[in-house]
Amino acid sequence: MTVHDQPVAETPDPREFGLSVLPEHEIPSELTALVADVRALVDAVAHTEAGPEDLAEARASVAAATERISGTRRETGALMEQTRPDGTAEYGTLTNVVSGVTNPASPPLQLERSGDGLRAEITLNGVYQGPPGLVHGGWIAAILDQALGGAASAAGMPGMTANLDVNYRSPTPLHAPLEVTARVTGTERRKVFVSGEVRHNGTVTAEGTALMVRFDASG
Ligand SMILES: CCCCCCCCCCCCCCCC(=O)SCCNC(=O)CCNC(=O)[C@H](O)C(C)(C)COP(=O)(O)OP(=O)(O)OC[C@H]1O[C@@H](n2cnc3c(N)ncnc32)[C@H](O)[C@@H]1OP(=O)(O)O
Repeated sequence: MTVHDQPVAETPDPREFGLSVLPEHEIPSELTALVADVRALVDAVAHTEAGPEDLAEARASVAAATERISGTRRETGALMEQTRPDGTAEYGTLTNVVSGVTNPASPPLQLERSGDGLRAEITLNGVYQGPPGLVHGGWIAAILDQALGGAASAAGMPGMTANLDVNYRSPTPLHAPLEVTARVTGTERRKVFVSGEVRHNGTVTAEGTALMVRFDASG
């Protein structure tokens, strides 16, 4: 296995793989604001103790809003293009369930380059609950998968997760700041080895390793 010590490479242009790409600046600010409002709505619905009358009225309002915006739909699988501070392009799936900016189901996880990989800070609310007061283990795995895949992509080697191993070291609390880190640890042909952690107050609550298999540009 080759230890990955290359400088950060440019991510391949997804258009070369036949994928559609939307530049971030073309996403209306009204849409990102609506996404934030819907996240708040989901949390409110999950925890409300409102009475039947208020619930019925809220339901009618939600149905009207859904009707209002359902006329046209963006293509599933569209990617968003962001420009990094150094001028290079970065891509992510627009409706990715972990980090998609237009997906209200995403927390969202916003990864940034840091040191030898990626880093994010995130606080998860009760929508992501598993055991009482704690983050669902499946969501922890999803967050690690995204961070690990993102690290491979940020190193110029986007691909698919072939294998993901997660060890849960201590309970991950809701409503508390978490730090997520990930990096590439090695490469072998199309295989990209990655590792990452979730921390609360500096203590590792979960750690993961994954094998990403790079997209085959040869078709
Ligand atoms: C272009 C720009 C796009 C930009 C985009 C940006 C996105 C930037 C953010 C991304 C962040 C996403 C983070 C979420 C990532 C997901 O959630 S991905 C979704 C979950 N994963 C899947 O659905 C994958 C399903 N599996 C597959 O499609 C195929 O099995 C795979 C993984 C693509 C591999 O198939 P393949 O391409 O035919 O490769 P194959 O020749 O079989 O294997 C290649 C090598 O890997 C090894 N291998 C394959 N599978 C395994 C395994 N399970 N265990 C061990 N070794 C394995 C093989 O033995 C072989 O090794 P070597 O012979 O080289 O030693």
